[in-house]
Amino acid sequence: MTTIGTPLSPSATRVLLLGSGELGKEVLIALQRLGVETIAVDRYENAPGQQVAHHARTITMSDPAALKALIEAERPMLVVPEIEAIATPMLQELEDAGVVRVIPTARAARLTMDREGIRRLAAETLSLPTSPYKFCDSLAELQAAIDGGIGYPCVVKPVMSSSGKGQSKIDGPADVQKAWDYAMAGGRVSHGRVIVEGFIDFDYEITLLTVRSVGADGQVQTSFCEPIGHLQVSGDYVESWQPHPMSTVALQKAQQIAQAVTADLGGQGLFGVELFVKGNEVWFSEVSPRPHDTGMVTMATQWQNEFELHARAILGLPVDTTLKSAGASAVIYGGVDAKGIVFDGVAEAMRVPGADVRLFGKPESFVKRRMGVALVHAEDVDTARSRAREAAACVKPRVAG
Ligand SMILES: Nc1ncnc2c1ncn2[C@@H]1O[C@H](COP(=O)(O)OP(=O)(O)OP(=O)(O)O)[C@@H](O)[C@H]1O
Ligand SMILES: NCC(=O)N[C@@H]1O[C@H](COP(=O)([O-])[O-])[C@@H](O)[C@H]1O
Ligand SMILES: [Mg+2]
Repeated sequence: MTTIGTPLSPSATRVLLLGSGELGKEVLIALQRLGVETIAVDRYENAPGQQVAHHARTITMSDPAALKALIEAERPMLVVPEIEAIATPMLQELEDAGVVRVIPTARAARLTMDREGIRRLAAETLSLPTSPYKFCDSLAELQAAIDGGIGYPCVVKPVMSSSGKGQSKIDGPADVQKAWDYAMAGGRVSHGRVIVEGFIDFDYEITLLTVRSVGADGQVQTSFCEPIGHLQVSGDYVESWQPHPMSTVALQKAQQIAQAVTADLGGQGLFGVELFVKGNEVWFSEVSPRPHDTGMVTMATQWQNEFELHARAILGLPVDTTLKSAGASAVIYGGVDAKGIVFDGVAEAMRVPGADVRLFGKPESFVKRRMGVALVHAEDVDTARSRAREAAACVKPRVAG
């Protein structure tokens, strides 16, 4: 049974988010609406989620001692990882000792922070179809892996990175050194190890949002959202839309893969299962045990968006994954390197039929930092996509003054 207390009182239901970017901000808003007391943690001050939570804390989340001290001081009912770069072995230790419950589980957070953990689980333990891959610790090993069977083209990624950081495609021998150097500069937390994957020439890629929530019988059940199609540039998402049409066979395979990987990771919450599709063939790519950036589109398309679904599922509340309307999202990048920037053109963006805009409130902009998103609902996905692009293009970030 789920009981929720009163925030800022001894009965409060307290939830701590590790990472408070744009995705965490929306989870925090969803939790606030349910009367949960929230603690937003990030590596820098005034992170988006810190601006809406009851409490804000700034620590180095990859530092096990700092993480332990914070969790022991706050004693939240739930710890909700929002990014990969966290000292997950410490989360495991605290969960094992019964100090906290980690969402969905400490093991899921640990396995997915490192591409090696989740890839070996999916391909070797669960026998799910994936691209061919090898892990390498040096340029020489990378070259040997490519020559030994991965071949060209292939994709190199630091084992710990996200949003395409440090990732590049290798088309031939001349690109190998460059890709290695780029991966070394772009990895988070631990440097020196990469995954090289054979390039999958897919027709399209989707995120299958998958929710593990508690049913009326008290058992964990799995539900799926409609597939989200998306477009990635340099490994980072620029556009997403829902629903993405799929053949019955491909959708069934996608759901089977998502079911298998989320059941193994366990716990309660929403997962973003990333899949490549060619005809009726489906490959598992990776999974986020938390809301997914491409899933921001659900703020325009679902009765309960992915953040509300996560908040409800982790609290043991029922969920509804049904679609409300077709829709699309398009990313608004910073375009400039500056602090305290301003955004022109928001009204123009909102005049595009069916459009809405979210500005995340990040204190510092970078040329390629995601600062906002345009959301559109429309009669069909094609219309929604072009309107979302149009709305996003109306918003013009610039240096203040
Ligand atoms: N083996 C591959 N074959 C073809 N395309 C790939 C392959 N691996 C990655 N990509 C492309 O690069 C994108 C980003 O890859 P991936 O999801 O592994 O990176 P990421 O840094 O974890 O991104 P995010 O954190 O945004 O999910 C994929 O969505 C896909 O478009
Ligand atoms: N693909 C993962 C992803 O989109 N994560 C989202 O980006 C934030 C970090 O943004 P930043 O790098 O601009 O600080 C994270 O906190 C999370 O909300
Ligand atoms: Mg990805």
